[in-house]
Amino acid sequence: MFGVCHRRAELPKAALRLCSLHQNFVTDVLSASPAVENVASADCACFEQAITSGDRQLYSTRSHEFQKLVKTSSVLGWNTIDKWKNRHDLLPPKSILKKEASIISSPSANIIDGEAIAQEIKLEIAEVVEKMRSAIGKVPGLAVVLVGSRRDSETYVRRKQRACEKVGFNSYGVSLPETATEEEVLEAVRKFNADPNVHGVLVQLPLPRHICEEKVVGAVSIQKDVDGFHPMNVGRLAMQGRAPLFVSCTPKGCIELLLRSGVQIEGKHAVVIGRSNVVGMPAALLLQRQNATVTVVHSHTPNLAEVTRNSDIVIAAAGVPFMVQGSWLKPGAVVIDVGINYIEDPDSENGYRVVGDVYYAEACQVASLITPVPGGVGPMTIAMLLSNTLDSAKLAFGFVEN
Ligand SMILES: Nc1nc2c(c(=O)[nH]1)N[C@@H](CN(C=O)c1ccc(C(=O)N[C@@H](CCC(=O)O)C(=O)O)cc1)CN2
Repeated sequence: MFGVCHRRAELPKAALRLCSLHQNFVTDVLSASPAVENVASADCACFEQAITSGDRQLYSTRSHEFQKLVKTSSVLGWNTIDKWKNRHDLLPPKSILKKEASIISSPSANIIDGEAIAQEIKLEIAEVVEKMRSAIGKVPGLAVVLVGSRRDSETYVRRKQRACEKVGFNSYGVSLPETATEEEVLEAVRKFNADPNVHGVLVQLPLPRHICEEKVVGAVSIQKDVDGFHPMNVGRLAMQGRAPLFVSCTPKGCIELLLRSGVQIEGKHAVVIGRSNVVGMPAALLLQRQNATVTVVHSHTPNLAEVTRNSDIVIAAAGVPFMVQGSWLKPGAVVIDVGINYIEDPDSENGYRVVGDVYYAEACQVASLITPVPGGVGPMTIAMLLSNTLDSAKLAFGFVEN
C-alpha cells in the first residue's frame, strides 16, 4: 500500500490524466467492437479504484493492463482505434510510482511483474496465431473439463477461456456436475482426445474426491497434455536425454520469469521449498535442466532456514502463508513465490486477501529480485498453458514459423 489513501481530488495530476486517457481509450474500443468482452479487464472503474485506493500493486497492474490492451488491440486488428498506437504518454507516470515506492519502505528488491510478462507472452502468441490463421486458415484449440462448482476452479476456467479468446484460440469446454461419475469424466476426456480441432485437453484440478485424479490425468492423450501432468511427460522431464512433449504450466512459468528477468540459473544454488507433483518436483527438475544445483526441502527437512539462506534462487511452493522470512534469505537472492494462500483480512472489501509463502515485506528488503502475490507466478500459469497449446497445434499442423 502507499500508506496513504488518496481521494480523487487529491490525486497527482499525472494520475488524473491517465484516468481520463484510459476512459477515452475504453470508450473508443467499445464503440469499435462492443462485443469484445476482454475490454472488461481494462475497466475504467477498476483502474480509477486502483489509483484512488492507494493500492500500489493494483495500480501498477492496471496501468500495465491498459498499455498492453492498446498493443493487443492493434495485434487483433481493431483498426478503428489506430490512433491509440504508439502513444508513449500512456506509460504509467514514473514520478508516482517512485513516490509510492519510497512510502512503502524503500524495498531493495526489484519486483518481477508476472502480470506484465504474461501479457507480453500472450501478445507474442497472438501474433503467431495470426500468422497461422493467414497461412493455413487454422488456429489452436483448447478444451477444458470442469467437474463440480468450486468457485476458484470456475474462475480459473473462465480466465483460461477468456485468455484463449484474447489470443485467437478456439476454446471448448464441458462442465460436469459434482456428482458426475469417473466414467463420465473419462468419456469427456476421450471425446476431446479424438477431436482434431482440439490441440490441448485439460481437466481442472482438484477433482471431487470420488474421482481418481491419477486415472483421469493418465487418460489425457500425451500429445494433447498441455498441463504436462501425464506420467509419461513427467517421467521424460526427469530423465537425462529425454524431452517431455509438455511441461506443467506453473513451474514452467517460474523458469520463464527467471529467464525473462535476466537471471543466470546455470551454476547457481537453488532451493525448492515443497515437493508436490504439480509444482515443487517439476520446478526442481527444470532448474536442474538449466544446470543449477538444486536442493528440495519439505516439512521433514531440518534446518529449513539455513538451507534456504545458502541459496541464490528460492522457489517457495509450500502452501504455507508467510513461511519464508527475510532472515531465511541470502542477501541478493532471487525469490519466486508460488504460494496462493487466502487469509482473513477484515480491512479488505471481501474480508480476505491472497498472500504468498514468502513474507514479502521482509523478503523485499533482502532479495535482489522477487515476485509478488498476486501478480507474480499466478498469471504465468495461464500464459504457459497457451504457449503449450500453441506448441501442440504447431506440431499437429506441421506449422513452422518463418
Ligand atoms: N488442470 C489444472 N488445474 C489447476 C492448475 C493447473 O495448472 N492445471 N493450477 C491451479 C489453478 N490455476 C489454473 O488452473 C491458477 C491458479 C492461480 C492463478 C492466478 O493467476 N492467481 C493469482 C492470484 C489468485 C487470484 O487472484 O485468484 C496470482 O497469483 O496473481 C491462475 C491459475 C490449480 N488447478
